[in-house]
Amino acid sequence: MSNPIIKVEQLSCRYGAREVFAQLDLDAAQGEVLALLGPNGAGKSTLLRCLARLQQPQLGKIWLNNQPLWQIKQRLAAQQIAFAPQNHGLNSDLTVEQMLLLGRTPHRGWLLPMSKADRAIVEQLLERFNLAQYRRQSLAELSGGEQRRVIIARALAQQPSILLLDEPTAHLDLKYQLEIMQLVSELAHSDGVCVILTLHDLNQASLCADRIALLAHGRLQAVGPPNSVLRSELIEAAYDVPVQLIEHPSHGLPLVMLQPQPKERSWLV
Ligand SMILES: Nc1ncnc2c1ncn2[C@@H]1O[C@H](COP(=O)(O)OP(=O)(O)OP(=O)(O)O)[C@@H](O)[C@H]1O
Repeated sequence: MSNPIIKVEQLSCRYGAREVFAQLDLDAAQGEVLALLGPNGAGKSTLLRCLARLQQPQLGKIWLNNQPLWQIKQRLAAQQIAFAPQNHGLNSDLTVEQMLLLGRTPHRGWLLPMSKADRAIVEQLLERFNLAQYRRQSLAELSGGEQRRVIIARALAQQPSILLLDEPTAHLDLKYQLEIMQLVSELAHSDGVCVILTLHDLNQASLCADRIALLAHGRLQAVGPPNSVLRSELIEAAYDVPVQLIEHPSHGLPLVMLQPQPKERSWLV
């Protein structure tokens, strides 16, 4: 890629003696949606945490705008990179509104009062994510889907150039899944944000990602547009399940169907 905003070179991560992945090379550009796919435990969240500067890799380098990520001041990095984890602060007593205001911290410092602009950004996000009615409720009082929307909205309150989303569609009903996919596309393609997200639904990745990176067995198996990565031999090797690929009837994009074998199909008869 000619001008990536973020780039990893020969990244390796381990927990104790257990290697999660190694020799990983990957980059992403502004205005791009990059989906990280791979089976449970492949290291997708670990990679996002490295990109979010929450976890230092054992080997390799991460570059943000051609600067080593770990040499950038934390606040400056936080102004550029926002991370929406899978289940952050769900037991928090903070209200929804307070959570979103926290997202403004990198832009104003801990001790400065909220500006009108900060409040306006939070109000917009409360409306955009249909959360205004919950503004004075704590996160613990919300449903799984409502919590996901708060976590994503908080990341957006940071107005980042790079948005890292860990399973943003988990726990969401179909309507909100589609909204998140549309939001991701709009953020990348209209606002120029680089969106890197992990997904378990391969078909969502096909529909919303410009490129897909498939992580499995400790290595990056493939990177490229959906039709070059969502191929049956790659998916079967990564997930160890039989699949069949079909074409989306209106978009022509690949869709992955499970292909149960006869002994696995007893629940279908
Ligand atoms: N803090 C930790 N300490 C020890 N091992 C960890 C830790 N966090 C993750 N792991 C292990 O590292 C591996 C990769 O975990 P990670 O959460 O990055 O995978 P993932 O691809 O996001 O998985 P999933 O799809 O299930 O969310 C797993 O085997 C996991 O058990």
